[in-house]
Amino acid sequence: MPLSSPVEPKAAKALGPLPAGLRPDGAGRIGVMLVNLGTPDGTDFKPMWRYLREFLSDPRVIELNKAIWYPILYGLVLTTRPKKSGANYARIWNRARNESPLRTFTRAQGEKLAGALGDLPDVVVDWAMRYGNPSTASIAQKLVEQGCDRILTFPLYPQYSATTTATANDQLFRALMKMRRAPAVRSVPPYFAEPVYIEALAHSIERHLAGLDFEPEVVIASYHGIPKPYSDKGDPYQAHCLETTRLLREKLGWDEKRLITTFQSRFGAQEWLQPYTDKTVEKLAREGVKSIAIVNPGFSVDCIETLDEIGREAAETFHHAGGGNFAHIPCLNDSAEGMAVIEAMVRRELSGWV
Ligand SMILES: C=CC1=C(C)c2cc3[nH]c(cc4nc(cc5[nH]c(cc1n2)c(C)c5CCC(=O)O)C(CCC(=O)O)=C4C)c(C)c3C=C
Ligand SMILES: [Fe+2]
Ligand SMILES: [Fe+2]
Repeated sequence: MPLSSPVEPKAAKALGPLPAGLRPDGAGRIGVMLVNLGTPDGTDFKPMWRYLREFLSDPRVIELNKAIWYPILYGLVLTTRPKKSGANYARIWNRARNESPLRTFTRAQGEKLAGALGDLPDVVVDWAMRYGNPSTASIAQKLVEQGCDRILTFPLYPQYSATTTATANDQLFRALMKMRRAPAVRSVPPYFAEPVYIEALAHSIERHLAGLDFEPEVVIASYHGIPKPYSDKGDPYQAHCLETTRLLREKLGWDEKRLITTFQSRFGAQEWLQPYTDKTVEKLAREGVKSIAIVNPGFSVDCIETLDEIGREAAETFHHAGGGNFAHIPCLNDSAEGMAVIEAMVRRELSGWV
């Protein structure tokens, strides 16, 4: 007797149509879930506190021992940062929808993807956050209630990091732990070197530069940083970022002086990946570079870190250090180029399911 004996087609036929509860995988619907980092529900102290607490209590994000980290988190970070960060969020807040741009753009991506996948009637598209709302658990539950026995989750990070991609996947499985009948899960892999992504970035950069009344001497590809020890211990994030920039350079036909890589958004006292964006911007201005542009290839949508930290803070740093023209190139967001990337990745990862 062979180890695995496939069900004879004839025998299966003799059983007749299976009752709903016994249908094998492939009989139900498929949920596609776009997952982004998360964002506060408001800019006041309380919603900021809630968001930062959830985010900064994640052991994938802060690897310190809880006995050391929690007194710092509750005694220092959560008493000061909600107010300071809330003021920054207030500057970029989408007042029409009363939400942050990250949520507005992620929703738009979800809605456009649903439209683009209209030819796949069994596919249901939704979007969720790792921290805050709509929560990963609530959307996973919603998809299951809509008849999905399979979920394709898409952590919207081109470059893998345990601090982002892995924790987004953890959170989905955490939600499934509470379900007696959990769906099958696939996760879209990092896409830092996918031609469709590199082409989208290159086109977007070329289009935005063509609309400027100056030509930047240097373009900075600025990625969110991670603490250097995480990288030293094996997080491949830095290598993924450097590869994205290299491929982008190749696509644009630029040299290593025209397109450089930096890392932004440092948090806490330890060393993060270098070179730092703010220090580089200052140095370039002091060295006499008069015009720069910054692009954020690692962010799938514009958010506090791109709109405020780059669009406002880095611009100020450049000007104060003697620089002149400054441009911030928007993220791919829900642009046609950005949606082409998301749709291509999703269609590829759905193969065999549709
Ligand atoms: C140790 C702290 C942090 C790590 C590690 C980290 C990694 C990381 N983050 C992103 C993407 C985003 N981060 C955003 C905001 C943000 N990040 C941190 C801290 C760490 N991030 C904080 C405290 C905050 C909140 C804002 C603030 O108080 O400064 C956002 C924007 C969210 C929004 O609502 O707009 C994004 C996106 C990546 C890609 C990454 C590692 C690769
Ligand atoms: Fe971050
Ligand atoms: Fe920041």
